[in-house]
Order: sequence, then structure tokens, then C-alpha cells
Amino acid sequence: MVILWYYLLSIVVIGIDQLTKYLVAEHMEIGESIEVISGFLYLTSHRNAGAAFGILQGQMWLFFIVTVIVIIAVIYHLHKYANDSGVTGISLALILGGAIGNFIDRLMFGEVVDFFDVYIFSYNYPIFNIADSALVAGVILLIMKMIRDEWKEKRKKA
Ligand SMILES: CCC[C@@H]1OC(=O)[C@@H](C)C[C@H](C)CCCCC(=O)CCC[C@@H](CC)/C=C/C=C(\COC)CC[C@@H](O)[C@@H](O)C[C@H](O)CNC1=O
Repeated sequence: MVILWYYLLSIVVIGIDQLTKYLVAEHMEIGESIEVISGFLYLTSHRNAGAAFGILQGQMWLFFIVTVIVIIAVIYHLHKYANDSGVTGISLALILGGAIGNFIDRLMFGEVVDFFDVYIFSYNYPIFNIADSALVAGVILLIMKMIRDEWKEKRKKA
């Protein structure tokens, strides 16, 4: 049952996410910033009561509902497709881990701890965390897999 390895990956993502958030919350003041790579990467202790880009501040019920739907949908698809494709399994495990990581913060604090502060050229990208990174990485991997499957289908018919 290879599926257990995917759940293990999700647990590892949640563990790293919660450990990094704990270290930031314990050892940094909110707003405090540590330069990692000058002009590019800083660790800035930040809190967000909203979703991506700070939208929907404080809409916790909405976030609970959306997160529960995401978790159920990912677990369903994990059991349905994980045995067919490793990339699909890994993508879904990353999304599951990320969703639960931020869910734990929302349940415990009503907000999410963020700390990756990246400057892309002069644009200061919204401060994010490990859970966000896993979510975005999982979504991008899944989209790439779907596009690749599409191409394969088209080539077969051609
Ligand atoms: C990653 C999704 C955000 C994450 O969703 C979650 O938790 C999920 C499981 C549940 C949400 C209630 C619903 C998400 C709706 C989808 C969404 O929002 C559109 C996303 C597009 C995507 C295009 C690629 C942007 C990505 C942005 C960011 C991440 O870039 C790496 C910036 C993150 C910072 O604003 C940071 O303050 C956010 C804070 O950590 C709370 N995080 C969340 O709400």
C-alpha cells in the first residue's frame, strides 16, 4: 500500500511547517526581520488572518469550510489515483500537508504565522510559510501532470 508513504509525506510537511512556525513565533517579535540574502530573502515574523495576499481577513468560517472541502477532495483523489501515478500522489500529499498546516494555525490562533519574505526585483511578494509553499508546489505539479497527460492523449489520437 504505497498510499501510506503519501500520508507520511503529508505528516512530514505538517511537522516542518509547524516546527518553523513555532520557532518564528517563539524567537521573533512580530515585524522583526532577519536578512538572509540581502535584497532578496528575509525572515520576517508576520501574521495573516486572511488567505493569499491577505484577502478575506478574519473570514475563519469560510476558511474552515474551504479547507475541509480541500482535505476531503484531496483524500478522495489520493485513494483513487495515487496508485496510478507517483506525481499525482506526491502533489496531493503536498496539498494535504499544506492545507492541514495552515488549518492548525487557524484553529489554534485564528491567524496564520508567515515568515518567508521575498523580494522579486523591487516587488515585495506577500510573506508566506512552508504550508503555502507545499500548497503551491502541489498545485503546480498537479497542473503540469494534467497538461502532460493531455499531450499524451493528443499524440495517441494523432
Ligand atoms: C497558497 C494558498 C494560500 C493558503 O491557502 C490555504 O491555506 C488553503 C488551504 C485554504 C484557503 C482558505 C483557501 C485558499 C484559496 C486559494 C487562494 O488563496 C489562491 C491562491 C493562489 C496562489 C497562486 C499560485 C497564490 C499564492 C499566494 C501565496 C503563497 O505563495 C507561495 C501568498 C501567501 C501569503 O499571502 C500568506 O500570508 C498566506 C497565509 O499563509 C495563509 N495561506 C493560505 O490561505
